[in-house]
Amino acid sequence: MEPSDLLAALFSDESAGAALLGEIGFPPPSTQTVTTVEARTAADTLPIPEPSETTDRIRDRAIALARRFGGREVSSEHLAVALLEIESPIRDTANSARLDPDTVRDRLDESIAMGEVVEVDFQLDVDGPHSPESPTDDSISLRRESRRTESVDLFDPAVARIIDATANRCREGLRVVEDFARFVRDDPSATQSLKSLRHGFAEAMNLIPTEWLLSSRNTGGDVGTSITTEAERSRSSPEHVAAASLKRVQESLRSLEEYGKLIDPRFAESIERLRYRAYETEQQLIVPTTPGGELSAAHLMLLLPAMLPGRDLTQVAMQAIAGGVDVIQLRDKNANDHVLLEAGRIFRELTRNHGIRLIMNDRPDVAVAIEADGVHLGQDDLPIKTARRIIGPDRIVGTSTHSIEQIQQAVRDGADYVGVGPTFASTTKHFAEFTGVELLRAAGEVASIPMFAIGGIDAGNVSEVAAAGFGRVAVSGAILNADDPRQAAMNIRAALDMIE
Ligand SMILES: Cc1ncc(COP(=O)(O)OP(=O)(O)O)c(N)n1
Ligand SMILES: Cc1nc(C(=O)O)sc1CCOP(=O)(O)O
Ligand SMILES: [Mg+2]
Repeated sequence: MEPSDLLAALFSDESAGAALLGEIGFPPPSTQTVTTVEARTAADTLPIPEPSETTDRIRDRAIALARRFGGREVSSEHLAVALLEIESPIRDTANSARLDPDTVRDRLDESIAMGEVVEVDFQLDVDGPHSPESPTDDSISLRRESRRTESVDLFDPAVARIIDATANRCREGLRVVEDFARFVRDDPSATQSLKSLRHGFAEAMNLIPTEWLLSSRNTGGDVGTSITTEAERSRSSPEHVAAASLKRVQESLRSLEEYGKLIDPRFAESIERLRYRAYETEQQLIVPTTPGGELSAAHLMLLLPAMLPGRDLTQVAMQAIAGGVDVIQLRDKNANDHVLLEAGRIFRELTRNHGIRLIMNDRPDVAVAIEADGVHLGQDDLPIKTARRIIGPDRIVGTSTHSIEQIQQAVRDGADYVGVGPTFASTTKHFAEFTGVELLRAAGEVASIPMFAIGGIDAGNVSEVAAAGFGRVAVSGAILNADDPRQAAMNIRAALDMIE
């Protein structure tokens, strides 16, 4: 038996491996070869050729791949990868078809990890002596039968639909987050954790009979496919996309865990473990543990009170985030500590889900309690060094400045950012004097840390701020009191985005 026979067998069997090769543009072998292999596998009378040294290597490599992905059975995809890796004429065909080997590998890896497994029978004996690369477990086999058919009819089809739809959601979400880790964060460690999470998920899904899931599939009749909320449609940044996807992954895992208990406790336990890993990944990726300096990517800070009669602040915050707000500061000079804590926890969850920062005004102790990313201190509040002792080295500290000297002092004191103002008359806080855009113009010369212009800034005057060289602003009334907070935020963001 030659590698070309294996390739022909993959195609003659209409296997998932062949489907993948076809999908990525790999040309099928000639009809004659395929027909011969079909005839051989169909008729017991025809002799099966002896495996060659190369097919042995391909077999061993396929087994090793199956092992790497945690499977106990070798699928046609494993064989397809092994063929592409080992057999040079096949590799050459791939090259001449301009197939980038990485793309091929990635797509095949993905398919294997997603558990799109179809077994085929190539009459290969994998129970014989193994090369050093091959696993020693003889139970790995190449076979045609579908797995676990025995339990297919035992469960409620509605549960199968839940598991099937939720698993797809989970897989898609994991892919989105993995792309974020890889291409946006450029973080090899997070990319690796996500890849391993994806493979772990595929392994857990192997415990569920595939044909049972497929037989229940009914996308056209699924009422959920046509329901999309406004929040689902709008995303403000790659972080937001990743955070929302990770949230969806966590929710999917929770649902799989609960419904999985109806099917197989081992499945539910595996999913539970993956759910905890997804939480760890979230901490690693979405809210880095060292937030200092992280405000450099932020442009629009929204100051929100803990409560405002007649206004749903969660809605305001969500709409504002959709419009481009990328930091929320909880600032409430009247709320008692219970109210601050409650609002802080809600804002924390919201900002974390959207991958943006949360700053607590005035109160380092509350900043720690609500797990905020940092604290904002005015000239009359606790000194920066004292606050750092409370919040630790990894949180952000910002401070208010009203002159060039104060900006320079803030930099010396180790502030991570400064607020510079008051720029214009404010409806939120009363000022007798304003530093205006003059201070903004001068500030650009003296500070290298992020600076947020503040005080009475709205869509009408933000261009003056931008013209003074400021690409960052902190705003309250213009967004909080707007009929359409999203639009208000977008209008301000549009002017800021002209800078940098
Ligand atoms: C970004 C930003 N800049 C300035 C302030 C004002 O802080 P402070 O002077 O302490 O006044 P209060 O906000 O506490 O009234 C801020 N909060 N944020
Ligand atoms: C709280 C605060 N501090 C300022 C300062 O200049 O230090 S200006 C200000 C009010 C910001 O709200 P609005 O955008 O509604 O004017
Ligand atoms: Mg203050």
